[in-house]
Amino acid sequence: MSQTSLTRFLIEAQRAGQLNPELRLLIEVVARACKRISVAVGKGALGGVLGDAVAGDGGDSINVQGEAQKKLDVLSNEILLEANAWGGHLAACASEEMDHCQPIPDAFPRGNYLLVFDPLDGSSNIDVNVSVGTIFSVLRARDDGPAEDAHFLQAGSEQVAAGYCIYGPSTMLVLTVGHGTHAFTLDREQGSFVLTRRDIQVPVATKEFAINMSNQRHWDAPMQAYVSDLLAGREGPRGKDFNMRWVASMVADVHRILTRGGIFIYPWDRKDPSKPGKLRLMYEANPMSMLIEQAGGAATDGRRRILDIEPGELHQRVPVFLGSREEVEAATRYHLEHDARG
Ligand SMILES: O=P(O)(O)OC[C@H]1O[C@](O)(COP(=O)(O)O)[C@@H](O)[C@@H]1O
Ligand SMILES: [Mg+2]
Ligand SMILES: [Mg+2]
Repeated sequence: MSQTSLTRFLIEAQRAGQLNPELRLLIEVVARACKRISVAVGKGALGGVLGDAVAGDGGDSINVQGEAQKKLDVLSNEILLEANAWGGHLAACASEEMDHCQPIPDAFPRGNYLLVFDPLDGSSNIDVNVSVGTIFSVLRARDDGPAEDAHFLQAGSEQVAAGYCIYGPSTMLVLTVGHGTHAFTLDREQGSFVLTRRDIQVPVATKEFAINMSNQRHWDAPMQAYVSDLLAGREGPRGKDFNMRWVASMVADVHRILTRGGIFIYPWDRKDPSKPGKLRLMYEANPMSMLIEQAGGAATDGRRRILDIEPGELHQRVPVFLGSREEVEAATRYHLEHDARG
């Protein structure tokens, strides 16, 4: 049996009425940009891409989140912007690394979609040679004038495609256009993504959770109760022993969950009570939630479905609980029952 390339997969999906030619070509552009990022990540110290980015004044380069940018954050952002400017399928791009969206310049052809991305997820892992990735989400553009930030403020359920590319021991693109979640592995010799897992299904139940435990003292009561019951193991109310993993690259943690199940949690915490969470709704939580739901899993903010949240701003943050359906439902129940008790 011959291999199914990403191109062939997308053409077949188009023939099946799952996406139109413009969206197909847009995904191909994003996949090509990810290949370029994969090459840059793979060069590591040899490519001069490790370390912090430097601002024009010689100081630290800081993004809109107030976080220091790595050289690879900036480079990956530029690669995605440049590839898509020429693509002709977008009205605008928005990114973790840019304060506001960037409409496609007048000199370039304008398309009917909006692309929002986290160009390099897991930045703290770049310099230690641990898996990082790119996360992206595609929304429909509006046709009432030039694209602006407000046009991106659509609930995650409006996404027409979502995916990530993980730069690990192998480079993999994981994609949904709303008809299942599928994984493609980069054949480095051929330079093409090859379908290696069709219709991924996240196991319904799990014995593995992913959380940054160092934040425990800052969590609220339902989180404390939920995790303490996990840690109580077989003798506790959950009646089973749980294992824990935390890569600190959302792409890597979600990839593991898509592969063998689990629950990924980044809850609200008291470290900075003004922030509703650490992760960003538009380019981390929404695309990952669509991928997980399309694979039979669930994703909530502890109380409601993430994909139903109406965003109020481009860089909005949100608590995230996603993965194996029964475990996400259990974690959500702890929060809802706590609220009901008052
Ligand atoms: O360092 P912490 O607090 O454990 O946070 C890790 C989380 O932060 C993130 O790195 C945020 O992503 P960025 O690298 O794109 O800012 C997630 O990938 C990851 O899950
Ligand atoms: Mg990120
Ligand atoms: Mg990032």
